[in-house]
Amino acid sequence: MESAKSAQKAWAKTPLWKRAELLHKAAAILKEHKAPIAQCLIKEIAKPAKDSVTEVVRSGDLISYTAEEGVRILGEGKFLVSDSFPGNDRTKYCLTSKIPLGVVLAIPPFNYPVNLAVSKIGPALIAGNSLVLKPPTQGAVSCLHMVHCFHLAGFPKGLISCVTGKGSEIGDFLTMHPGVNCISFTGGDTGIAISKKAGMIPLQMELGGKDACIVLEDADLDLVAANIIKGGFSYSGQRCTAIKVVLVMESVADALVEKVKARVAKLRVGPPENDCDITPVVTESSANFIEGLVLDAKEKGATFCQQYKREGNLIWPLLLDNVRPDMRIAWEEPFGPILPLIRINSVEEGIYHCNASNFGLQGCVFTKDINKAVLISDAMETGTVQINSAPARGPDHFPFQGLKESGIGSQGITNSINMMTKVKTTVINLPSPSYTMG
Ligand SMILES: NC(=O)C1=CN([C@@H]2O[C@H](COP(=O)(O)OP(=O)(O)OC[C@H]3O[C@@H](n4cnc5c(N)ncnc54)[C@H](OP(=O)(O)O)[C@@H]3O)[C@@H](O)[C@H]2O)C=CC1
Ligand SMILES: O=C(O)[C@H](O)COP(=O)(O)O
Repeated sequence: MESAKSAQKAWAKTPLWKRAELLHKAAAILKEHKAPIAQCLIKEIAKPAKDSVTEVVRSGDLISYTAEEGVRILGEGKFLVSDSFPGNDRTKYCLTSKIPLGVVLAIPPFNYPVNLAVSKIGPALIAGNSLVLKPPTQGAVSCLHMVHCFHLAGFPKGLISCVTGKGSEIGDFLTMHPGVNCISFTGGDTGIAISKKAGMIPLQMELGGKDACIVLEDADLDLVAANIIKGGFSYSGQRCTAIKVVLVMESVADALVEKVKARVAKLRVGPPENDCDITPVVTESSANFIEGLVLDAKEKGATFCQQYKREGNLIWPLLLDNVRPDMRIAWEEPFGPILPLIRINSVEEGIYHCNASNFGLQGCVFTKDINKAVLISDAMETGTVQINSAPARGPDHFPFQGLKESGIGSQGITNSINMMTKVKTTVINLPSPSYTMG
């Protein structure tokens, strides 16, 4: 913490173009090392091989974009004059600029240890902050290698520290440390606890979700089925933006279920090294939790579209039809390859279910009627609604935010840079009013 504090003082005096230059360099080095870092992701978090490489490349692109965006938005300030406010002459010139906050504590989750770390590191650094990264325990090795790329790029010593250790053991020390000036956290309920313990500092919290997929009668069902597979099952459902409940109009439900079943049958289940679609979930406790949801749904009469199968942490993809609101899976986030489908008789019923959730991250609606889609999007209490596509955080410069228990603040490159700065103003007071050309 001390070295982060002193390194930040010097870093804030480093010209913006130089900060950007170093970030571009780090991005290039990270991309050069995409293969070994992807190997770490495969081994640590069982991310399929191709997705692991994509995560590293996407992270390099994110860093470069952050450098470019930072140069633009941090290079600009505001100039205000006083006579626009009643009762004032033009005697005050107000200059505003964005200044760093100090030490940013970044805590990413296991599922995107590299990408969700750089989405915090990049904005923090370009804005002149220093960084303490607490990587997820599963994903820590990938994070250490990623941070090493920043060190190879020549960032000053002490500016970026990576502090490994279990969150349950070292978390409170870090999040309650008086030297921390901002916390950017992505993860589960832990974020709610952190926001209660943290001091009076800006918080960026991206937490869980129960993203609903509303399907209307006129939807292109092949498109919906393809998006349900991508949205519900990629990385075995371990994405905050995964489709976590399908709300489909009864009249097209049978047809949709058949199409999804056909695609589920084609998913390859197995080790991440073989680039299988469905790989083992991250821990045994996670697999046990998922199984608990499945057994609850079975007991309460859900229709199993596939046989439930589990070997260790590997769970076969499962679509549960005829899910009802009394089942846990209707509300809880499995973070696994299990997808509930609820049949609805009206759009209002779908919106009601979506809004009754304590989460409000993203949602999606499928229809050919753009006017209806916009009305539904407005009615859904979520940070983002995707029309005719599955929820997604990317592209990484899009704003990304959750309502209710899904988070505080907004991510995305521009919003994160702004969030990691404070506005500073300097007011020039003139002895007498001065009007241009006056
Ligand atoms: N909205 C979003 O953008 C995203 C949300 N998520 C959500 O995250 C959850 C799954 O990710 P998971 O990694 O298991 O989430 P956790 O909340 O368990 O962990 C997230 C991070 O917090 C750390 N942590 C744990 N306890 C503490 C503590 N007391 N103080 C400080 N840090 C702590 C973890 O470290 P350690 O690993 O050592 O425990 C990890 O680095 C899901 O609910 C998912 O929806 C995930 C990705 C994106
Ligand atoms: O943690 C997650 O689930 C990610 O933020 C999802 O990112 P993506 O939607 O771009 O895959």
